Amino acid sequence: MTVETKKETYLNYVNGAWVASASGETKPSLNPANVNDVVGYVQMSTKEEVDQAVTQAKIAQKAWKKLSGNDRGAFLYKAADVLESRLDEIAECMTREMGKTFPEAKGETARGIAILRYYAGEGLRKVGDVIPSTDSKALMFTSRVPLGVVGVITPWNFPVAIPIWKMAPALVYGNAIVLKPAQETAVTAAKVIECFEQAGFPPGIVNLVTGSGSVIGQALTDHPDVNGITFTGSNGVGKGIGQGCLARGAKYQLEMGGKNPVIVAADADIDLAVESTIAGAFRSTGQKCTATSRVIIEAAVYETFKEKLLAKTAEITIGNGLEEGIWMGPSASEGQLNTVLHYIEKGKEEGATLLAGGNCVTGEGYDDGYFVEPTIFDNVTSDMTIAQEEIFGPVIALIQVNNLEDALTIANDVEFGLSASIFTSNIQSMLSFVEDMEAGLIRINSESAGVELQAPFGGMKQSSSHSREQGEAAKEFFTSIKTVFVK
Ligand SMILES: NC(=O)C1=CN([C@@H]2O[C@H](COP(=O)(O)OP(=O)(O)OC[C@H]3O[C@@H](n4cnc5c(N)ncnc54)[C@H](O)[C@@H]3O)[C@@H](O)[C@H]2O)C=CC1
Ligand SMILES: O=C(O)CCC(=O)C(=O)O
Repeated sequence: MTVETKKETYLNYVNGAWVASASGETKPSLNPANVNDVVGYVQMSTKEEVDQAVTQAKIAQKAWKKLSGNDRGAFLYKAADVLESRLDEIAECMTREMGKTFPEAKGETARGIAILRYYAGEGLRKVGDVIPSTDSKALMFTSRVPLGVVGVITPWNFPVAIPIWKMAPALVYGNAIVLKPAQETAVTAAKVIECFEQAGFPPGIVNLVTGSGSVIGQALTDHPDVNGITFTGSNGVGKGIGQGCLARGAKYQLEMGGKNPVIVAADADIDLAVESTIAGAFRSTGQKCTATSRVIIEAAVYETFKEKLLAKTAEITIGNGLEEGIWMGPSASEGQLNTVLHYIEKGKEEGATLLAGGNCVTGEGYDDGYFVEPTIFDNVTSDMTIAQEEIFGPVIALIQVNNLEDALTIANDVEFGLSASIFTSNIQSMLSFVEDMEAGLIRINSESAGVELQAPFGGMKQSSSHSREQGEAAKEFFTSIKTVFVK
């Protein structure tokens, strides 16, 4: 399908108006499936423009927090309706901007709509508890208040869902927000913000400032009037944001990398394990923090699993995600493609055996894009770089083990702890995995990726700041508790 997307310059949205940056500098946002396709131009804004957005947000938030949760939720319901009416257009923009296939982009946009509706309803749910006081004549209870102004710093891999799962709870609990999206997907982000504009949010409550992370993201991190930062992205940047926030006493929430394992037990349904490994590892071209990147297989089923995995991987169709029948799109950018190729070289250098893929896809329809083959390494040991570092591409490492105890030891032998799966039909193996796997998301007989909006999401170890997003857990970050004693 074709929806016309204008090659316009996407402005900042501050205090209810679309404004040009004083820098006058823009950068094209390019289609990673065909870099001759310019999706739009994005402004490289200045620190002063962050200051202006934060000032307006701070003023506007004073009235916003006085509205009832129900009234704030009504704006989110409207934003959901607008996004729904623009679903195909925004999904197409997402596919053009970062490469995931059109069906995946539509699914993500539908998820954004569902998240908005979920948090709209949150405006009517409880915000505190009554706690018995030791004083029989007193009433003691808790209530929650918004943080104030929240900086939302987001990556390019879920350009609709991640900004929405951060903005929707922030807004319904009474905060004003300034969004700084990844530059790679800032056009899609601007379209999401247009939906909030069309929903009629009061000026200053929802703001967008585009530009580089080191200028705009850093300015939000350092701003004394930004009371909290919610971030998803790389570990290096996340840690810097956390340190900046800590230094000035602001609240922060970091969702970062993963090195997610799948364990295949000898008693597993092998066809299911193969199908789920492929979906977890290669959907979105492996560019999910929950993507499968290590598959740890019991020796008894290693060869069978490997053969079936190779056969199914060979069926994957690669190409422009807007075309019918394409299963896997390109890497999202040249930098991302180079990172993937670097890790493939590293795998070969360190002695892993390349079983499938490993190359860029070239030829007509591919040469102007950042296409890489789904790649499978064999004979991987846990100390190799490809078994330790997040690749964020369609690359999996197969590791053979003698028993499930060894599998769990290897699964935990990384600095990350976001999501993890096991395929087994044995209840005791499932329970040991639930108990001993160091990960925030535990998946049994299901792929490692896959997040439900009503459930807490986040990682252990280096994968997060140990906070959780989504579902009711979002309330913990976007509000502060007040304990009230009345006598
Ligand atoms: N956990 C996840 O979901 C994601 C992980 N990544 C990982 O990060 C790697 C690099 O991807 P990038 O897009 O470069 O991620 P990144 O961490 O550089 O970017 C994420 C966001 O942070 C902003 N940012 C960059 N520098 C900043 C700074 N100094 N202060 C404040 N904000 C800043 C960026 O502009 C973007 O909006 C990927 O290869 C992947 O391994 C990337 C995207 C998402
Ligand atoms: O797996 C998902 O749906 C969410 C993954 C995610 O949050 C991420 O990749 O940043």
